[in-house]
Amino acid sequence: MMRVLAHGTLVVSCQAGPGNPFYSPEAMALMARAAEAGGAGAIRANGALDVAAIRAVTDLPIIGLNKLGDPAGVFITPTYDSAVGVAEAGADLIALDGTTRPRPDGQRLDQQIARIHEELGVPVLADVDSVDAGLAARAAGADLVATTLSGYTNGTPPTGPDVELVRQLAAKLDCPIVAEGRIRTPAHVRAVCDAGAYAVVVGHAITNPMDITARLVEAIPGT
Ligand SMILES: CC(=O)N[C@H](C=O)[C@@H](O)[C@H](O)[C@H](O)COP(=O)(O)O
Repeated sequence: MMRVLAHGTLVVSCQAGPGNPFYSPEAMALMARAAEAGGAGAIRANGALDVAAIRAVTDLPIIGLNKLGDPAGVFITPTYDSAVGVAEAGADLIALDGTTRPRPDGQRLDQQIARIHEELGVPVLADVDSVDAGLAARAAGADLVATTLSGYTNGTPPTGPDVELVRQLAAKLDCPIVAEGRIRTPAHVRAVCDAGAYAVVVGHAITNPMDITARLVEAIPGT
């Protein structure tokens, strides 16, 4: 079954890592069901186990990825091999690092994307950090480009989404632009849509209760 990411979709990123009480495929499947009940049009998920658990409970399109290695480096589906299990588990698209940084296996981005297309038969979403990386990723064969890594490849990320990067990518690229990263409020969603986003991914603001709690605790005077 071919599931396509539709224009105007809110994608909910259901991810939890070690140290998060929700770190389990079962918990991520519940998150995905809750997201779908709330109107999400697609799910983004990490790792073959989570993707399989989510695939079992929803027919929504799943953007699959596989975080491997050091988060300071190329770690979102860094190699072709890391994409295989995620695709086999039922992901409809593969998200991968689309920055211009060297990849851990020495392959070029275009080589990784071509293999995913040819051997796994799924489209590729390139997570980029800049306009130049977006242009290069599209030239390398990415089907969609997302702003996921803006703010995470040098220095401390700003608080809000990178609306300007969405705008510039939408103006320069002939493929769908996905807005992702630090989108927390309806105003953020509207801003990235107005800037030309094809779809919007929200993670922590929906699926990370620790982060939501901490932000509200910080608002209590004297803390
Ligand atoms: C930078 C990085 O590793 N981003 C990851 C990509 O899959 C996830 O940890 C984010 O939660 C996701 O991009 C959604 O963003 P936010 O949780 O800010 O809405």
